Amino acid sequence: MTARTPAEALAAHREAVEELRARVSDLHAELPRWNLVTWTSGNVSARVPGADLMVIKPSGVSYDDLGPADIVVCDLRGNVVEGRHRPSSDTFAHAHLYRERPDIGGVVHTHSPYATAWAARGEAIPCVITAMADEFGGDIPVGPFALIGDDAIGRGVLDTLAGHRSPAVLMRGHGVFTVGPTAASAVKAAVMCEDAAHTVHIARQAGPVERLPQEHIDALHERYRTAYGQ
Ligand SMILES: O=C(CO)[C@@H](O)[C@H](O)COP(=O)(O)O
Repeated sequence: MTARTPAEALAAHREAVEELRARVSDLHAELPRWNLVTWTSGNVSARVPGADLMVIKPSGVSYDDLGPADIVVCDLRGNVVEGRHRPSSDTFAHAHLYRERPDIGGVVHTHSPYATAWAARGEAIPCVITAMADEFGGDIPVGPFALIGDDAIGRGVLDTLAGHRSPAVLMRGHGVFTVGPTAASAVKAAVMCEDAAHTVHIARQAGPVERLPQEHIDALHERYRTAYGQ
């Protein structure tokens, strides 16, 4: 059987792509709602399951104006397959993550202020509260500085994630990248990352903070993964 072209893959997955466009469009509204972005910064993408395709925010379009039809379909090399706008500047970073990690179904990038302040300092957020152990399973690590425009950011995120349980990376001098099995889970990680960055920042204003013991981090993370919620 010959491999499908991206256009053939899109035709074969049309219904799923339109559903994902609507979902990713809705998820973009969560970024300003949680104060994770300013103006047009940040972006969300989702993998199209079963196809070498993803859907992603168009570059530089106001969050107020974003609708499902604005979301761009790309292949996993970052080439546009369908869309009426140019895709996000971070398309190659997102595409790299989907290409290299089949378990990733969603990617989010923000410049959320507290987390980005840690990224500006190049400092990992230490795991000093239970909410961090739950969601991140440890510290939120710092990745290398990388220029925008090719897959350097994706490589930096991937290398950093490899040594941690955290779904979030603070890219040095830039901002937050989060991943998850779905775009919604990556958005949640971005929200929780900013919350942790804010809380630990406040705590440090009053004095030193102490990392939770590793066995407690492990136990909290395991409970959250396996027993939390409904
Ligand atoms: O980090 C950057 C630029 O520094 C970008 O991620 C912008 O935050 C959003 O770009 P578009 O997705 O609108 O192209």
